[in-house]
Amino acid sequence: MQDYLDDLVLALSTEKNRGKVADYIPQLAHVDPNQFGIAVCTPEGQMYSAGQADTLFSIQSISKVFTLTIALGKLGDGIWTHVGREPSGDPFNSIVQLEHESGKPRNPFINAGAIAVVDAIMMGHEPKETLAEILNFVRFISNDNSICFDHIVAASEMAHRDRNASLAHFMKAFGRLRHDVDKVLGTYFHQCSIAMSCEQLARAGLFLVSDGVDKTTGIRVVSAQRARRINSLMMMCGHYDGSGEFAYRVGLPGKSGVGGGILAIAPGKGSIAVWSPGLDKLGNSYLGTRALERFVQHTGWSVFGH
Ligand SMILES: NC(=O)CC[C@H](N)C(=O)O
Repeated sequence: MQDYLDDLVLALSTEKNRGKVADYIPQLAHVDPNQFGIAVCTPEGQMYSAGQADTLFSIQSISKVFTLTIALGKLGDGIWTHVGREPSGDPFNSIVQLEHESGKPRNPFINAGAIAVVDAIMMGHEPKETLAEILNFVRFISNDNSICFDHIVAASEMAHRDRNASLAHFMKAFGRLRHDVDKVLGTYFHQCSIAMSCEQLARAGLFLVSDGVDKTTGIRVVSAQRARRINSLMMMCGHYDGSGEFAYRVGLPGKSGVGGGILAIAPGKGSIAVWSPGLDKLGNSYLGTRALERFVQHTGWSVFGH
């Protein structure tokens, strides 16, 4: 595995087409697009990595997997009154479906859905308390207390929040958000700003690899049924309107973020995190997707086999 990852990094290093770094969040526009990292963690916790696998980056929408997991823990199936579980076929920041569907977002991984999920988690608590809960959970599943928010990235998003604020106000107009819009958005932007490396992210995904159990500690994080359902949602909705393309190329539950990271889960086999900041037109890591495509071709780890 280690030799393969080293070869993969070498092969991709000559790739000219790397997509475009997200610049609608000014703080992310400064990131050097010529970076690439990959980490693979086996169910027993053996870590293989190559490239810039210990460089911290903004996990952005990958955090939506973690907040969904927290929301399911708090509300159980009640979360599905706040958000749906169908692919949207629309961009991550789209507003059009909201009007047709009375302000109920299609799924927890588009922006509107993640904003509804964080509103549901807040349950009358202040943003600070909710953020502590989110960070504690991420640290717990990563087994790493050094993980933090990047307050500069969060502030950058807050200052340029018009689009997400529109989504939030629109939902609020339908009576779908219970808390003050700016408090919900502040919480959401901090959740997205969490900085992690590929190695930390691959470690964080382990509970979804082994039916809800982190085998390295023996701790059950969620039930087997819940792990299966989260993986299903990642497969169907984790790449927005590029979810079909990702399933076609890679065939694994995956969640991308505009920071250029992707977390992919190979049930029973391992958790894989890749990072390359350049994005394709739909906002998913260009090189990251191609790296995962090669990886599953080599390992046969796709849920659909070779
Ligand atoms: N796709 C993403 O990663 C988007 C997350 C980003 N924080 C936003 O709200 O726009």
